Amino acid sequence: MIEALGLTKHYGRVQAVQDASFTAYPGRVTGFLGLNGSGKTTTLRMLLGLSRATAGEARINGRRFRDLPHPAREVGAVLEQGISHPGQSGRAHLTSQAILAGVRRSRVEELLDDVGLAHAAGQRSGAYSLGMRQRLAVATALLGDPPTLVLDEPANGLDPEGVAWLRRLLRDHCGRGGTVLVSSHLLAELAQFIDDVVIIVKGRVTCEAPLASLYGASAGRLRIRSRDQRRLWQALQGAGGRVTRSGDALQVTGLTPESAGEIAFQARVPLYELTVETPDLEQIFLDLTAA
Ligand SMILES: Nc1ncnc2c1ncn2[C@@H]1O[C@H](COP(=O)(O)OP(=O)(O)OP(=O)(O)O)[C@@H](O)[C@H]1O
Repeated sequence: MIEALGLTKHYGRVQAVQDASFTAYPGRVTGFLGLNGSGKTTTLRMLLGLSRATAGEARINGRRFRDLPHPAREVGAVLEQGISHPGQSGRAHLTSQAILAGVRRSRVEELLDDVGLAHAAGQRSGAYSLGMRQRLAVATALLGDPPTLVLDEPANGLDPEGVAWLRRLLRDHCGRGGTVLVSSHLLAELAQFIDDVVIIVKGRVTCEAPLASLYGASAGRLRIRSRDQRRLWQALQGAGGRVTRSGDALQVTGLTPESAGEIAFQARVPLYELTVETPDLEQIFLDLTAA
């Protein structure tokens, strides 16, 4: 579990973070979202004890970072690329980090496999692509098998396969009861794998909620076109659907696509289109950050 309790950071006159409070819970992936310069990295650095808070406090698994007896076994972090010496191979980097963290050496080979870097383990990390450096950073974070992970923009530089890999890795981690806090400036990038959202705007946390609650009225809305819209409207409404018109289509909430299809079939109305509308995540995010 990660708790930010009134975290505040001022750099001279710059109020980078102002009284930020939120919680990232075990078994859930929490997205920490904000536009560029909103204070995400500053907050994550305070959570990890890398930057002293002007006011407030951060707790990892109930303790301040500096009070954790074995930090590498409690929390793993991906904060920036270029954590390894460019002349060092991925394997050498992980091995030295394993020694520092007091982690068994065999863990290095396991992790190289897990993050898909086994084939490049002996190459200089300076020659790695951005995506490979991200994978090495994730492997470093996982060295101590910590229950809590903090990742700053980890999808940066990953190709679609890399993003899918990261999504699986983080979901699996949460499936085993771990806590994940992952930052991004793009809601759409995280939407497929986060459970909760914390939004930061100009250094202030403005929203802390389950992702699904942000979708609001557009969640699960159906768009339907058919040969006889009037008849279908009556049938859908009769079955408990809430129906409105949108251009030449009907918009329906309160029914699943399966039941709407069955209702159309029973009413003998041929369907031309039946789609589940997906919410415009970037628009929702921009509305929330503008609010
Ligand atoms: N060391 C520093 N000295 C002075 N100002 C800083 C320092 N670090 C960050 N800031 C300022 O604090 C604010 C928040 O920066 P921060 O890097 O935390 O934002 P961010 O949300 O992580 O942005 P990005 O998505 O661009 O990485 C910005 O106005 C930034 O210029």
